[in-house]
Amino acid sequence: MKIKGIAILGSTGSIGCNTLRVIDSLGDPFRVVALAAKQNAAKLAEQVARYRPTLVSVASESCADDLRARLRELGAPAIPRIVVGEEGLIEVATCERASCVVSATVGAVGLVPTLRALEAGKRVALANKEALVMAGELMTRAAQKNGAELLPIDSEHNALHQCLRGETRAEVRRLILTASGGPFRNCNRAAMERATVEEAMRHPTWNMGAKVTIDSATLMNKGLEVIEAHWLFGFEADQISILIHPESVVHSMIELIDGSIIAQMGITDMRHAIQYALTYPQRLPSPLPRLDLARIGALHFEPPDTGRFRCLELAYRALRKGGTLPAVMNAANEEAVNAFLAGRIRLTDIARVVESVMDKHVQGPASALEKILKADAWARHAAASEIAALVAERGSVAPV
Ligand SMILES: NC(=O)C1=CN([C@@H]2O[C@H](COP(=O)(O)OP(=O)(O)OC[C@H]3O[C@@H](n4cnc5c(N)ncnc54)[C@H](OP(=O)(O)O)[C@@H]3O)[C@@H](O)[C@H]2O)C=CC1
Ligand SMILES: CC(=O)[C@@H](O)[C@H](O)COP(=O)(O)O
Ligand SMILES: [Mn+2]
Repeated sequence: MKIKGIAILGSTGSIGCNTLRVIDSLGDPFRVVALAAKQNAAKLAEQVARYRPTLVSVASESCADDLRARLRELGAPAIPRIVVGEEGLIEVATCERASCVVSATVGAVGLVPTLRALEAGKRVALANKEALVMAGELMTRAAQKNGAELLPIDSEHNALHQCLRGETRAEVRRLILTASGGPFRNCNRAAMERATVEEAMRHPTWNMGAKVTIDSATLMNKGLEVIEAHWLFGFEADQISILIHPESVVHSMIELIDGSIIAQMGITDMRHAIQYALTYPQRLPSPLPRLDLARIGALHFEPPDTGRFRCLELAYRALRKGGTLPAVMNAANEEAVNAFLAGRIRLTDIARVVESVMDKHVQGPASALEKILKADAWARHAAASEIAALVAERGSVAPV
């Protein structure tokens, strides 16, 4: 195999660290050539000392100074070129030595760098679903135009990609995304109103970063994933369904026109999906434990409760209406999740904030980047007002 240079956006996060573990186990010919993070200089310094990328990006000049100091402390033999801010992320995403970019920052900050990687014709292994939700049309167009590959890391989409490999588009009736149901699957509305950050962070099956874990608790994660599936695989909202599956063993399924269902199963470890995206179309051995169905014994499935989990309805609405509405939904959700994590609003306020911002939005086309970024900025401002109003109405915090 030819040497594959890998750039990782979000290397210090959950997906970023798992990507480095996959690269460790694959060995040659995978080389880490560029890394980007925000501010975790301690972890980034360890990664730089170990993998020796030639280019590194952090959020600010003070983080860059911190990183340099830590590298000197670690006795790193060479200090890489350190770039900063959004421009730094873009440099890493378009780094000439990288043929594959793992897009694993969290949230809208990943959009422009990921788009630039596609425009540069790279293979993009995509975890950052928010980018595709915001700008699916632009990203898929950029991939097509520049011969770039967009391979999903998100477990459901990675599963769908595997299921779809042997089928033609006309043979597939619908996509079925599985969802764990999150920590509040069996809780009533009152318990959800009272949910603490600690409870919401207790995901039943996956160990992930904070934002996606809270999205799983509200089921907004599944809503974002419905939109992600639309852009990745070209299915309309009516052809994408959600099925609650508490064990998260079946990562997703496709239903064919003859009624057959094809599922992809595996353990709940993202290294499988990451390895698939790095080595595709080849499959290589993995050191991970095997799925032991006999030990698991039974798998369960149930329909989602759209009454308690309002974010599902909001995401389908955003997908059907299209234009800038998905970007607005995403931005309002990011702001509301941050406010929940900061103890300012309740878990159940997240859907309220998102819906209220979506209702106020005057939608436009999402065919130009500036329009999407403008809608994103508008939605953050609108969400901040909604959050401030909730805080003023209730006093400082949230859960009662
Ligand atoms: N974790 C998982 O198993 C899964 C994650 N995903 C998706 O993957 C993405 C990443 O998730 P996850 O790894 O859990 O997130 P984490 O919160 O664990 O990591 C986020 C990463 O992004 C970096 N980052 C955050 N903000 C910026 C910024 N402004 N500039 C540069 N870098 C930034 C962080 O750097 P720093 O550490 O310095 O703050 C960190 O490296 C999300 O979109 C998520 O939805 C999808 C499926 C599964
Ligand atoms: C691992 C992964 O892909 C996450 O997006 C996961 O799907 C979250 O679990 P939920 O099914 O609870 O949303
Ligand atoms: Mn997922």
